[in-house]
Amino acid sequence: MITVQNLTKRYGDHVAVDDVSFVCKPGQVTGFLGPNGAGKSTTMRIIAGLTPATSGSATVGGVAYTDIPNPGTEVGVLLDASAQHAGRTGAEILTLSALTMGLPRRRVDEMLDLVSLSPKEAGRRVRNYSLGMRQRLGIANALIGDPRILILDEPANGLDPAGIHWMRSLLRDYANRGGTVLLSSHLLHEIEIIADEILVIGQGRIVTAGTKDSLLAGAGTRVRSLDDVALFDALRRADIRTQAVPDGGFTTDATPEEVGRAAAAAGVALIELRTGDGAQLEEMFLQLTADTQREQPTPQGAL
Ligand SMILES: Nc1ncnc2c1ncn2[C@@H]1O[C@H](COP(=O)(O)OP(=O)(O)OP(=O)(O)O)[C@@H](O)[C@H]1O
Repeated sequence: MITVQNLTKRYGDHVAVDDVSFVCKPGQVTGFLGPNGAGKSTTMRIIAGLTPATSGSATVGGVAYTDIPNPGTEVGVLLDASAQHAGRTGAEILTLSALTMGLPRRRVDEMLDLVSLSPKEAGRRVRNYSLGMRQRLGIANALIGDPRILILDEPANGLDPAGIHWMRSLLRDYANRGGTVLLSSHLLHEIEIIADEILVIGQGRIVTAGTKDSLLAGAGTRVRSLDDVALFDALRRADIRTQAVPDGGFTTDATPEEVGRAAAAAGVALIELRTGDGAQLEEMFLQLTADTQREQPTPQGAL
């Protein structure tokens, strides 16, 4: 369990983390989503004992990270995959971690195997690693002590689609065995693929939090029929507001059940009825964090 309570971090006048509170539960992957500069890394660095908080508290497994005697065996941390010593090989980095934590050497080979780094790659210096290989090595390093809690800052950065799929399976399996995962990203679709719970942060504040399913439910319903004119009428009669979608059909704020019932009552045959897609969630994410975006979208027609 990770518990963050009223955490605030100020750098001079700038409030990087502003009264943030949340809990990450065992058995769940919690996605920490926010645009650049929102405060994700700062929050994670405070949890991992690398940056002191201005006020508030953060505990892992009930204690402050810095009070854990052999922290790598309790909490696995990957904050910056490129922060590894570039002159060391992947195998050397893992061996040093194993020695520091008092682990048997065989853990090194087990971890290399787990993250699919071949013996040849493990023998190469990290300066010659791709970003995806560094992330794999970082994940191996975070997991080597067999911790119950994982804190990963942008771990999908640099991974190809197959790598993201691999990481998702790895974290799913880890959470299913009772592990707690906090993972950050500035990309909604990565969080959507991997997380059970989502925390959205903007300008240092948590702007929304909940299960992925509940946030997706807030994304409305996508519906399409063989006769969209009849469908539009049916939905209007049921007081369901619609928005036309360019490739046919509508999105609505109502639930799929309400939309399905309205269509059935009017005898309209549907060819698509589902919870709103990522595009709507993306829109919600952009709206929720609009004040914190550096690049405001230019209104159409404006120069
Ligand atoms: N050591 C520091 N000194 C001054 N300001 C800092 C420091 N570290 C972070 N900040 C500021 O705090 C804010 C939050 O930064 P943080 O790195 O936590 O954001 P983030 O959500 O992780 O962003 P990104 O997705 O770009 O990594 C930013 O405005 C950043 O400039």
